[in-house]
Amino acid sequence: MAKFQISVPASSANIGPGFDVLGLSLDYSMTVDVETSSGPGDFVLTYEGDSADSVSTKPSENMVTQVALYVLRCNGMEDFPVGVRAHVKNPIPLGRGMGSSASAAIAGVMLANEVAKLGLSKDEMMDYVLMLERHPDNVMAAMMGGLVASFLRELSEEERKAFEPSDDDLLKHRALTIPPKKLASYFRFPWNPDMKAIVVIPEFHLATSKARSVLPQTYSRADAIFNLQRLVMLTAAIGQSPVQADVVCEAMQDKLHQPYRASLVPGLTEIINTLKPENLPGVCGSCLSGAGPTVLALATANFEKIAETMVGIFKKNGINCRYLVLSPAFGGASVTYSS
Ligand SMILES: Nc1ncnc2c1ncn2[C@@H]1O[C@H](COP(=O)(O)OP(=O)(O)O)[C@@H](O)[C@H]1O
Ligand SMILES: N[C@@H](CCOP(=O)(O)O)C(=O)O
Repeated sequence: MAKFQISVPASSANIGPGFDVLGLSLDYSMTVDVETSSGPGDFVLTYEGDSADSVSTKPSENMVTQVALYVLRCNGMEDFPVGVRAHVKNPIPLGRGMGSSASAAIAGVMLANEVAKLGLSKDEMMDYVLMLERHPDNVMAAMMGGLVASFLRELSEEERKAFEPSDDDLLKHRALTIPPKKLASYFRFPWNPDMKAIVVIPEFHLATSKARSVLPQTYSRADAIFNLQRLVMLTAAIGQSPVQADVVCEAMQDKLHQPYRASLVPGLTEIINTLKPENLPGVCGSCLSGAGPTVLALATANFEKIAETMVGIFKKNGINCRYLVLSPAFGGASVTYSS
């Protein structure tokens, strides 16, 4: 018999030039309150929060439990070893570019780790998470916390085969593919304590898979260098105090994903072109949050005025939205036992 809570923060990935590299965890978290029985029993899942009317609570259909069952299968178990009651409380908007699927995948791996007493470290759990989210930016930020850059190591031919099954194969068709080990490495960057993340969240959904499908397979050398230059500068400039807002703003520009996704997020380009330090005191810059449609602005003051400016531009494009002013979740994902 045990009682514990899993907490996993939302994330804003890419931060402009850091496509599939950079991610920021946000102090806006989903929680899973778990009670286990002393012996075998049913799995009872309940859910409250975003999209509650469409999220299935059948363990075989819910992403959190599907991921947990995948991890158990990889460790020789066909089902949860004891009875489980799990209540998910999820404010992270689904399909909006705030890492909801990243957080759900992490929650599922942590659930399996605790219920089956697998003893996996966060680094070891990341190997399982990366089987579901093949880009490390959002999941590494949500798991480890803060402003985080990460990469996947080169895979052998054998290891590449492990990545062949799709999410559906792994989650719905119960394919058994043990993840390669030590898949990713990460680094956490300093964060200016005055810096806040303003997220403006449109009402409409944009599936990450759809937003990735519009991207080109190849890029020009000029565009690659454009992003490389800015990514390095951005990761250094964000931690400076006082911050050089003009440097952060230029460093948040991107050529690899935002230009191709702009048509999917009406108002994005105007927001990015408007949110300049010379126009709006306190703002450092803005970008698409993850695969969108949420837009992220970084600022050290004047938060409400900046947010209202972004909301106004979306409204002008016929899009209703809400905003949050958040700080990074520096601790990342966590498990807390109450008994
Ligand atoms: N807490 C959750 N419980 C169940 N499924 C979830 C949860 N969070 C995300 N999902 C699944 O992930 C999908 C959204 O993933 P994705 O398109 O990558 O958008 P996001 O930018 O929110 O990560 C949802 O439609 C749902 O299928
Ligand atoms: N680098 C990815 C990040 C997706 O983040 P999400 O929160 O939208 O799932 C991408 O831009 O496709």
